[in-house]
Amino acid sequence: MTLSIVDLDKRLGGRLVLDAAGLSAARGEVVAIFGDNGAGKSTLLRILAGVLDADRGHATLDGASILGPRAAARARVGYVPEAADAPAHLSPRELAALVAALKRVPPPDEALLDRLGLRAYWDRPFGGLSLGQRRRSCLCAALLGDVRLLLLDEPTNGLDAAGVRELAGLVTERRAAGTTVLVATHDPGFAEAIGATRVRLSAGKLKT
Ligand SMILES: Nc1ncnc2c1ncn2[C@@H]1O[C@H](COP(=O)(O)OP(=O)(O)OP(=O)(O)O)[C@@H](O)[C@H]1O
Repeated sequence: MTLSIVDLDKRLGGRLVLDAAGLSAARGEVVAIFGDNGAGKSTLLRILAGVLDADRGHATLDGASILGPRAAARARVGYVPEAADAPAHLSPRELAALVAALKRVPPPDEALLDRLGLRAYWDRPFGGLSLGQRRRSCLCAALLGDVRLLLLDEPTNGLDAAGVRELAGLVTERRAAGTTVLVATHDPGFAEAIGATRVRLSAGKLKT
């Protein structure tokens, strides 16, 4: 298995949001995580992205840990948060440059900019962009480098119909190239479009 999540616990606001949560996913597998509002889907993705610490447990990608900001495989993980936010004064170009520098990889190529339709607002500050424009910009940054695990939190929120189709196409391409994708979503149609395995987060556990 490429991705292995074992016994993750996370307590927030006095509640055990993740309770020995576990999941395995193969190279090129797409997993859609369903669950009620507040079930802990975003919490799980934030932990896997290294922006929130788990209380217990571990997660590895090809055997290397991804937990914590200095984890061995951190540069192999791409993450688009639910709010698709970035500091308001940064432009999509600057966000991409920052992520590229952190990951020590080249900035996005022209083909990716065209693919995601970013040129019209590439140099405008994030603070003045729509949710869909921010989401496309964050997706660009998340795809930089040799990403083996892509984490997408409610990725169809704020996207127009063409954007949803493009995203489905992009996920399908990435999975064919061997990237494992975890998607937190409330959208069964999108999960079907990307050929996802469905799991449900409930009472802190991931169930198939
Ligand atoms: N910083 C925090 N402090 C306290 N509780 C928090 C914090 N962040 C999240 N929570 C709580 O943790 C639980 C899980 O939240 P999370 O955002 O992970 O759920 P979700 O499944 O992504 O929900 P949704 O479908 O509404 O996006 C919720 O009960 C939420 O109120």
